[in-house]
Amino acid sequence: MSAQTQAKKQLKEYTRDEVAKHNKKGDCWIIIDAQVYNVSKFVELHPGGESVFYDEDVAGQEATETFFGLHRHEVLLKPQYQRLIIGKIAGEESKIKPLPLGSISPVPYGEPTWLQPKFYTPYYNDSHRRLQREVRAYVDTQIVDIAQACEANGKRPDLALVKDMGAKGLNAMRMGPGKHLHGRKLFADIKPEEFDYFHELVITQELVRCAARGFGDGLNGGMVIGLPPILNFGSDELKAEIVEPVLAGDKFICLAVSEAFAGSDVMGTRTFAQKQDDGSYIVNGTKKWITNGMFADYFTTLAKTDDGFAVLCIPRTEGVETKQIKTSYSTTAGTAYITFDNVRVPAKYVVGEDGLGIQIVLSNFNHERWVMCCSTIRSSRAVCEQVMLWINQRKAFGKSLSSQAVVRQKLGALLSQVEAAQAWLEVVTYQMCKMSYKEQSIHLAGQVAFLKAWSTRVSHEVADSSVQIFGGRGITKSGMGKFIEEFNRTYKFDAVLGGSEEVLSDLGVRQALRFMPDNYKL
Ligand code: HEM
Repeated sequence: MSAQTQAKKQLKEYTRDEVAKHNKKGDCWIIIDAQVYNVSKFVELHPGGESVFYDEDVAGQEATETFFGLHRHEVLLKPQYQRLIIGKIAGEESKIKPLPLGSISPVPYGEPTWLQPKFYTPYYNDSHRRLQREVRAYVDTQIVDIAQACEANGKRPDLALVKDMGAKGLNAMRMGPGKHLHGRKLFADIKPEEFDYFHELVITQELVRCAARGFGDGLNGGMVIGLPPILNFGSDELKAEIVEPVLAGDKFICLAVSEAFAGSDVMGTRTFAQKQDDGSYIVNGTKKWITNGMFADYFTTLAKTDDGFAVLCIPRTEGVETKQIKTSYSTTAGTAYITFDNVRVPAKYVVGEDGLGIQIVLSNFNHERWVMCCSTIRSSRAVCEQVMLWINQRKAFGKSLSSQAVVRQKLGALLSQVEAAQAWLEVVTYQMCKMSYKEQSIHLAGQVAFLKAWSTRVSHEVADSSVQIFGGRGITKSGMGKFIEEFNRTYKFDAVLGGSEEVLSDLGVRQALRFMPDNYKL
């Protein structure tokens, strides 16, 4: 017999009439989910006040519905509140259970269709399913608590976690398919040669379930966008120095492109790298909003040169300074303002060729934007799941919120958009699996640009309507709407970083115009 079953067995049984006698100050019991709580002393400590317990519908009474209209279930699960349980109602059993860690949400639309029972998919096979199960279990048991703690205290993500992800092959898998996986033991025993963009999508979408946007970027977001130029264009010498230590979690890297002077318009970059006679460069300039910059050992930096632009992977060395920028998400992301003052960078740190800097940075953008689509679409779904739960358990104007047509209409619009976004994402991902990297840059740059711009418009709708449905709780950092508040504070990151919505919509149309037939007219 498990300890839990034994504890249940030992609970004293009461009738509802017996509980009803304890209905006053100094002697107050309530029933929540068939369990009897003695709150006589707790009332004075209750964050929601003492008087609420003395209502005639609460003291000595069934308070399940009232409780779940005001609190998240996690409140009841805390040990200090579990201690208030003195018994159970005779002949009744508790029904409300937290989901076992690692499990699939039973809430309709709480998961992408391919994970819902009874739905079919042309895209995902057994290895994707195995990966999903194992990453979910890993996230739920190893990451969520750290994510929530770091999001709150602003400290950088735990090194032990990053190293563990490195040892398990997860850091390498987050870089997508490619040669860097060859010969490597991967998480969930995925064979390196079968790893595709759907595997990467699974990892990205599972990681964002932590609902801690700053931590999500803090957890090696810099690697995801800063390492590809080295992998794709770096010399063997550069790769030998950087790739393995970064994938192992021993060293950290970030992408340093945007500046106070230039965001989406990368051509406006002012940081200058002056070539010296010995082939080295002296770099001067600044970079802004650099994710992981605070703790990066290497900065994959776009700089102007006499030959146009170059990408230099600048090690943290004399003349490099990083200052924390406080953005609307947590400082756990390590977002930095960087100054390069006469930094001497040896020639071996030039990535690819001097003069090809813009092409190198642009070639990275498709993948970076697609990763952002994966995460923002999955985060929007997680918010919809919170809304579903809320409207099902909250009453207003004497009726359940779910019985109000206006609420259902708003939610219907959100669910449709999230479903459509995921479906489009999967179509694009399928194309990525079939096309070479070069074909992707020709045929998918526009699609990915549109998808990202549209995904963040969907996030915008989700943020807006969810807060309207949650009301004040949607703008409160703790309590029932805490994830709605977090989403509202952070969803704009994806709408701005990696190309703003406006720039991307324009890019998509310009890409399409390039392929207009000149022998076909209206
Ligand atoms: C064992 C029973 C209870 C426990 C352990 C408990 C615990 C808590 C805690 C920890 C909070 C603050 C965190 C949060 O906002 O979620 C809170 C808030 C609150 N509680 Fe309770 N509570 C209990 C029962 C009740 C009952 C029966 C009522 C109503 C009759 C109630 C009314 C409230 C209210 C109004 C708030 C403020 C909520 C808000 O600001 O949105 N609580 N409670």
